[in-house]
Amino acid sequence: MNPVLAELHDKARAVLDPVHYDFFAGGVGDEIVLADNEAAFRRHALLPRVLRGKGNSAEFPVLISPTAFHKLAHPDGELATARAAEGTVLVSSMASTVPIADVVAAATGPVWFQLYLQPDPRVTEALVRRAEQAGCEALVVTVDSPVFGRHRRDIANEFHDLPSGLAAENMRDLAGVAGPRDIEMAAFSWQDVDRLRASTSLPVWLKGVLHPADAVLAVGHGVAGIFVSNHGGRQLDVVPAALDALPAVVKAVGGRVPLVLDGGVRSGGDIALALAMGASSVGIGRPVLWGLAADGEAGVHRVLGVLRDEFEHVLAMCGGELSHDMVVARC
Ligand SMILES: Cc1cc2nc3c(=O)[nH]c(=O)nc-3n(C[C@H](O)[C@H](O)[C@H](O)COP(=O)(O)O)c2cc1C
Ligand SMILES: CC(C)CC(=O)C(=O)O
Repeated sequence: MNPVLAELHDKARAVLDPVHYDFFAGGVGDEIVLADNEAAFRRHALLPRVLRGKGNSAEFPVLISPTAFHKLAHPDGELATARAAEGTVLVSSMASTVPIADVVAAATGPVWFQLYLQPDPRVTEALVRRAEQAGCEALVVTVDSPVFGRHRRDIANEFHDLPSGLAAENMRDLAGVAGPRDIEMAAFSWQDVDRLRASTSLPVWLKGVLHPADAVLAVGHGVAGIFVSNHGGRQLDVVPAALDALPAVVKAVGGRVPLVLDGGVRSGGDIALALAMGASSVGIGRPVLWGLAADGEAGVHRVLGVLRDEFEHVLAMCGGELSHDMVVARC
């Protein structure tokens, strides 16, 4: 691992309350998927093409994936993350500890709002209005969470509530409850996606799709794009690594909408592999949390800087182009 990312992770582990470290680091069940998300990148290799000049210089194809409760990591919370993002799309969690309007105000680049549809449609509606009024540029509906994942570390640590003074700020004052309300997980259907799309002019993405048939349905229901994601190994511990789920989704979608690969991305090489396998960009979760815990805004900034620098270096080594024929199994 890049020594800067390793240093930030070590520092985060050292400064965080161990219960909060476990919340950030942990996964569901035996944490098989958590480990496999990273291991999957090690099972693939890139065959660079040569003598192609410098090729294209790509944009930095990285988004900050939504993660909850940034004030558990650093007192500045999501404000620090937003300031550090600098043009990188920040997908702000519905479970942020700073209200979405303040996140957008602190950001220098685009902010998208991650949404868990709520059983009371008035709550969902109010959250969508809140995101629109704040100036968010897209909605990302997380669809891999009909129920909460069972995180053994949190259960063992009896971590159920935020410390006093912290709250999911977007959940206040919704549909007649002064709040903050609890975020509820519930099962929804494609009709709910249609209803959401009809209720807003914002582009609607889905996050947490693994089955190619669902990706095809998502395209049919007019989504703007899809996060191929297993929620960083936090929902179901029998699913494939996100990278292993990607090729079938790429094939099924056939370029009709952009695909974000999220889960286990830790280096510029990982970014390049995901792109070569057909992702339009990648999302990163935990590395941002480690940077934030270690050094607030500056720490997140360093994480993004390292990934950007490594990605550009790998791309230069590959003649500026990444395509599917360049990916082979690492025997
Ligand atoms: C501590 C933590 C909190 C998360 N909170 C959310 C969330 O509120 N909404 C959501 O859609 N995904 C959430 N995720 C999942 C991330 O968006 C993302 O899918 C995952 O972290 C990517 O994997 P990575 O951490 O290996 O990069 C969370 C992940 C972590 C680690
Ligand atoms: C508030 C939670 C539901 C956040 C989440 O999605 C997670 O911890 O993985």
